[in-house]
Amino acid sequence: MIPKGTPYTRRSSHVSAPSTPLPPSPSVRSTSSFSNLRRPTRTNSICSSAASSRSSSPLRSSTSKSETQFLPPRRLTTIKRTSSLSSNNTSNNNTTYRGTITVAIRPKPTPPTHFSNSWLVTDPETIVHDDMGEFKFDHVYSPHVSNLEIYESINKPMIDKLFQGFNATVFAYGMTGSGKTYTMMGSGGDGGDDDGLIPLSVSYLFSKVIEVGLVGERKFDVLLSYLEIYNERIYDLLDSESLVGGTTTPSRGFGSGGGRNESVSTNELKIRDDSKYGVRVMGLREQRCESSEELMKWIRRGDSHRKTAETDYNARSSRSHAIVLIRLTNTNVIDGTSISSTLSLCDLAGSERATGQQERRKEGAFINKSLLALGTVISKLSAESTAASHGNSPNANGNGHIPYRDSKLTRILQPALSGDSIVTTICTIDTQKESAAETLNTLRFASRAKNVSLHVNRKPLMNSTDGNDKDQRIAKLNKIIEEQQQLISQLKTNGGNKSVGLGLGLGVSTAHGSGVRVTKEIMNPNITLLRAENKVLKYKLENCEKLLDKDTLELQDSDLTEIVDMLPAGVGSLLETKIQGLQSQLRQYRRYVGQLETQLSLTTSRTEADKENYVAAGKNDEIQELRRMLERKDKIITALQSAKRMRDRALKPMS
Ligand SMILES: Nc1ncnc2c1ncn2[C@@H]1O[C@H](COP(=O)(O)OP(=O)(O)OP(=O)(O)O)[C@@H](O)[C@H]1O
Repeated sequence: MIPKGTPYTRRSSHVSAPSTPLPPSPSVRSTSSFSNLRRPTRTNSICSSAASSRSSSPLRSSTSKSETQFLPPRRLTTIKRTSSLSSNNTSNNNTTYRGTITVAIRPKPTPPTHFSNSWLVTDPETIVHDDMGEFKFDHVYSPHVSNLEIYESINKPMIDKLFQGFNATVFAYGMTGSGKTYTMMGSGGDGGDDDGLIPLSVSYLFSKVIEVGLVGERKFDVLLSYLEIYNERIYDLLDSESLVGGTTTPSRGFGSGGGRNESVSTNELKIRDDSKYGVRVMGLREQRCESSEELMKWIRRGDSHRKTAETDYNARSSRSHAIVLIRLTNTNVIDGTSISSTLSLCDLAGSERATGQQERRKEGAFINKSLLALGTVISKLSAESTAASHGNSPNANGNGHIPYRDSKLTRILQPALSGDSIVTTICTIDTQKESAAETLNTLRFASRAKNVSLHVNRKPLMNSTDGNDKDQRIAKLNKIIEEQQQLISQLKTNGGNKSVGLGLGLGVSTAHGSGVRVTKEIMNPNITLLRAENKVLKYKLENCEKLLDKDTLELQDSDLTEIVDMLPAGVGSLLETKIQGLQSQLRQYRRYVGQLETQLSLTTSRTEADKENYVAAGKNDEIQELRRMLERKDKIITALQSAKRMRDRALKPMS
C-alpha cells in the first residue's frame, strides 16, 4: 500500500518504458466504440503533468501557468480552449441545453517512488498511454490540480445553470483509492485544507443566493437531502432518528477527522416511479438550510453515518455510493412564479479487486455490480447517441432498452442520464503501473460517457396559482389570514361606533354615503348572515310604512307604541326625515291652496259665465280636495310627531 501523506516532489522529464499489454477488462466487450482512442503521435519526450508544481491557489483559470507546464511547447498553439461544460454543448437559448455528458479526468498524484508509469497528460484535454494511445476529454487535469481549480471549471458553471432552472449532476467515478472522496469532499478527513467540490459548490450557491436576493426581486429556498446506497439498499444519511448502534467501521466523514461510525441507519428507503420527478426516493428527508455553514453541518453529520472501512487498497474506503441533493427554489416575488432545480453531487464507491475480508468482499461485490450496471447503461446510451448521430433509430437494432433497473444506483441516476439534467463526471485515475487495468477501465467508461448526448430542458415555471408549491400555498393562506384579521378589527371598530352612528342620525345620507360602502366591504365574510338580518329589517320597515300609510286618524298611541317596538334602532331617524319631507309638502300645498283661494276671491267679481267656466274647469272641486288633503296631512304630521315622541322615549335608555 502507498503510505499516506507522502510528499510529492517535482518529477524529472522522462518517458517511461512501454508497459506490458493490459488484459481486456471483463466489463468491456469491445474497444471499437472508443471514439476518443487514438494511437499516440508523440515524437518527443513529454513529462507528465507531475512536472507542474502543486497548485498555489487562490483561483487560477484553466489556462493558467500549471497548464502550460505540462505541455510540450510545440503544442501550445494547438490547444483548444475547453468550455466549462461539455465542449460540444450547443445550448441555443435559455430554456434548453444540448450537448454530451461533460467528462473530466483527474489523475491522482504519483508518489516519487512510483514514477515508472506510462500515462502522460499532454494538454488540458488529452491523456496518452505509451501502448494504448491517446484519450481526449473535456478536461484532463494535472495530477497537482487543486479542488478549487476543478470547481472553477466544472461546478461553478453548473451552479450558474442551476440558477437558470436546469438540474445539474456531478458524479465522481473511479477505482478505489483514486481520489473520489478527496475530490468531492476535500482533504478535511485527512487533516488537509483542500476543500472539495461539495463545500466549494455550497459556498458559491449561497453567495449567489445572497447576491441575487439583494436585488429584491427574487427569493430562494434551499433544501438538502443526503442518501447512501449500501449493499443495494438506500438509507437516509440525515435521518438520525432512525439510527441505532451498529457498525464500528472507521468513518472518514468529511471534516470529522476520521471518527468512528457508531450508528447505522435501519430505515431502508424505497424507490418509486413518479410522474413529476421520474424516480423518487420515498420518505427521504429534506432539510431547509439558510446558510452554507448550516448546510455543511448537515452534510458532515450525514457523512459521519456513511459506511466506510479499511480495505487492502484504501485506509478509509467508502463502502457506499453517497448522493447529496440540493433543491433550489427560485421565486420571482413580483409575479409569484418559481422554478425548482436540483444539484446532485455524487461520491460513488470505487471499483475494486477481491479482498480477503469476507465483509469487505460482500460490499465489494455489491459495489462492482452497481458500477457494472452504470457502465452498461452508459455504454447503451452512448451506442444510442452514436446511432442517432448517424441518423439511425436507436431501436432499429432492438437495443433501445436501457437497463436502469439493474441497480439502485442506475435507478436513482435514471432521470439525470435520460435527459433531466446536465451531467458531468469526474473520473479519478491512479496512474501507477499496478492500477493500469483499472485505469484503462475508467478511461473506457469516460470515453463512452463522453458520447452520451444530452438534451435538457429547463425545469418548468410554476405559477403560484397552480397551488403546486406548498410554500406558495402557505404564503397565500397567511395573506388570507392577515386580511381576515384586518376585517375582524374593522368590524370591531364599526361595532363600537354603531350607537354613535345612530345617534348622529344615519338615514338617507347614510344609505348613499360612504358608510354603506364601508359596511358592504366589511360584510363580506358573513354576507349570508347579514343578508338574512337585512331581510328581517326590510320586512319590519315595510310594515311600518304600511301602518303609516293607513289613515292616520285610526292610529292610537298603542299603535304607535307597537310601531316603535318593531322599529329597529335607527329607523326613528328615517321617520324623522319622512316627517320633514311631509312638512315640506304640506307647506307647498298650503302655498298652492292660498294661491287658489286668492284666484277664487278675484273671480267673484267676474261674470256668471266666467264663474261657470271655472266650475266647469273643476277648480272648485280641486280646491275642496286640496283642503281635505291639507287636513289629512295635518293629521299625519300630528301622528308622526306623536310617533317621534314615542320613539324618542323608547330610544332614551340606549343613548
Ligand atoms: N489529488 C489528491 N491529492 C492528494 N491526495 C489524494 C488525492 N487524491 C486522493 N488522495 C489521497 O488518497 C487516499 C485515497 O483517496 P480517496 O479516499 O479520496 O479515494 P476514493 O476514490 O474515494 O476511494 P474509495 O473508492 O475506496 O472510497 C486518501 O488518503 C487521499 O487523501
